[in-house]
Amino acid sequence: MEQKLLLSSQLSVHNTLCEVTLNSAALSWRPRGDNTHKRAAGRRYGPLNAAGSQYVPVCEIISVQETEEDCASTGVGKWQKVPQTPVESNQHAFTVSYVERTQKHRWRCGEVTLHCTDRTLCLQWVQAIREQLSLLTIRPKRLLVYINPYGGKHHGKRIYEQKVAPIFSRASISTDVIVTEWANHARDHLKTEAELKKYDGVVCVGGDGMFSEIIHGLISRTQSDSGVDQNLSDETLIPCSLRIGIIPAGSTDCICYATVGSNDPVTSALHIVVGDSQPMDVCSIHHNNTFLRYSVSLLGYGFYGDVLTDSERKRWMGPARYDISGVKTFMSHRYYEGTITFLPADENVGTPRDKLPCRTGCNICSLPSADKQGSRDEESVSDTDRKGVWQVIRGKFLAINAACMSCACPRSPKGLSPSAHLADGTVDLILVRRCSRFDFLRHLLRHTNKDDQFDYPFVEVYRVRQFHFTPRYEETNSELDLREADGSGRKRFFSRICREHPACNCSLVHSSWNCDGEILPHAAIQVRVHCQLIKLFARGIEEHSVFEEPYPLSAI
Ligand SMILES: CCCCCCCCCCCCC/C=C/[C@@H](O)[C@H](CO)NC(=O)CCCCCCCCCCCCCCC
Ligand SMILES: Nc1ncnc2c1ncn2[C@@H]1O[C@H](COP(=O)(O)OP(=O)(O)OP(=O)(O)O)[C@@H](O)[C@H]1O
Ligand SMILES: [Ca+2]
Repeated sequence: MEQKLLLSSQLSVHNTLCEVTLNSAALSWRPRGDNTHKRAAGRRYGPLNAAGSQYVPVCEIISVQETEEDCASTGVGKWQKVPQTPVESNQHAFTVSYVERTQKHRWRCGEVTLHCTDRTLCLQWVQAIREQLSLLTIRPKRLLVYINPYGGKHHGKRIYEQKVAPIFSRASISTDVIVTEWANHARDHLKTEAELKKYDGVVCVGGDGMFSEIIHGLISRTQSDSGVDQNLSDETLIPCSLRIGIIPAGSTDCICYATVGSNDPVTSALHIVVGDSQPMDVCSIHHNNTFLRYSVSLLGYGFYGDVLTDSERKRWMGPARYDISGVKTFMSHRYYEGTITFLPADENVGTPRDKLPCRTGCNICSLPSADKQGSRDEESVSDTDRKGVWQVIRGKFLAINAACMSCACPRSPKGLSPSAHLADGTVDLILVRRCSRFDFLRHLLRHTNKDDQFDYPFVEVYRVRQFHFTPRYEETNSELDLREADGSGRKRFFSRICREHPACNCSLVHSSWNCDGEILPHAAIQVRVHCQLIKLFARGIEEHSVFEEPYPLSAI
């Protein structure tokens, strides 16, 4: 669709006189008299549009400022301030900062300076661009920022001050900053004290653990403000209205990596500035009728639970603690026995092995929620049909993992479940049955390359909406009797003895759940996915590579 022209002038860019135009979609410029549509002024600032002009989409402009002119462009060489006289040509300029894409989904702040013959024209341009920016009402103006000074390598405060605050201030975003003083400071502040009405979003500077604090605070606050009891496992939770931004400064940063495509603070800051919005699923975890925690990334029993338990004692090592504990846990090769019951998701949300990863504008996450939940005409189907059929799996497992999103991170760039979706209302349940150390190593190694980590007979993966887990040592007598009814009397006898004598180590060793980097206090849990309960300042991982056009050219 043709866009309405708002302003057009001859301005110079990088010492080349250009036709510069502004419409509601983009700012573009092309050297005057250049009909080849090939050459553009100075260095390439961005892609070329259909007319051969360089352009910056308005929605990717960060700010525009009148530039204090120097003599560089007049060929004097050294940078000197020139007194502002309206007569000399090209001594008035404005600089547009915009989003520039670089490698590996990283964004940078690019700049282009446009020189004008007089100040009135310069101010007219600045005002016209600012007017267009003011129409972008999805952009946040006021943010509440929490910084964990002890996350990752303890660089959170420095990262925020040096890399993020200058970008927010350039984009005229005002902030209230709280540097946390104790664990759960941010969670409790959000839950009870924060004046949320004042803000357009919350920013978390830290790792996955810090993000977890933020969502616990926000979700609990939203429920209590609406009179919803999160202890009831079948309550429908109220979605949070404030968006959350993550400035990565942790050890794993998987939530940032899986929603943006990199763990780079500047990139995350720019996604906040442009006002991106990415809905995200959240799992609630209950033990009987007591709420335990929420999870958005990995819920892992066995291997990842044991890695976390061991690594907590090594916090002083920083991010390396996970690798040391990973090797130790791998060597111990413990397996755990238990029962998983789950409610499979409908086929229209795909499968964990369909190789259809979640990307910006994902079709599966955009399905209307009725389609995602497979709810059919209420009167024509029985209750069991409508809710689906629960399945039961028992066994001995090295790992039971539930990934609500891909869990991509620098250690595993495609993640624990590469095709898991951010906002489809499901979780991928990965069961790694007891196998040899060598086989488990092969499975782990595939998390670091392109091969399919699920393509082993000892690995099963299901896309589910809810699941329950009961470790064998907590199963009731009647459950065990039922399950062993077809076994020999001898086996039944031994299983009873072992439950009463944990020291004998007969499949009765305990593990814990790693819930987004926190240990859960119970092993028997009930998990349910809440579709799109929260929103991030992100847009999912962009499909196109750096030099492809990010927008349909017809729109520019
Ligand atoms: C041979 C190399 C295999 C490498 C396999 C790497 C798979 C890594 C998958 C990582 C998935 C992370 C999911 C995110 C979880 C976060 O909510 C949570 C909080 O930040 N992080 C962790 O629990 C932190 C979890 C960190 C787990 C690290 C596990 C490292 C395993 C190393 C095994 C080495 C065996 C070597 C034998 C000689
Ligand atoms: N001021 C503080 N003092 C001590 N602990 C804090 C403070 N602020 C936050 N925390 C806690 O620190 C824990 C770890 O923080 P964070 O997630 O930022 O880093 P990480 O554990 O190194 O990274 P990751 O979670 O990505 O592995 C969180 O569980 C959080 O509750
Ligand atoms: Ca999901």
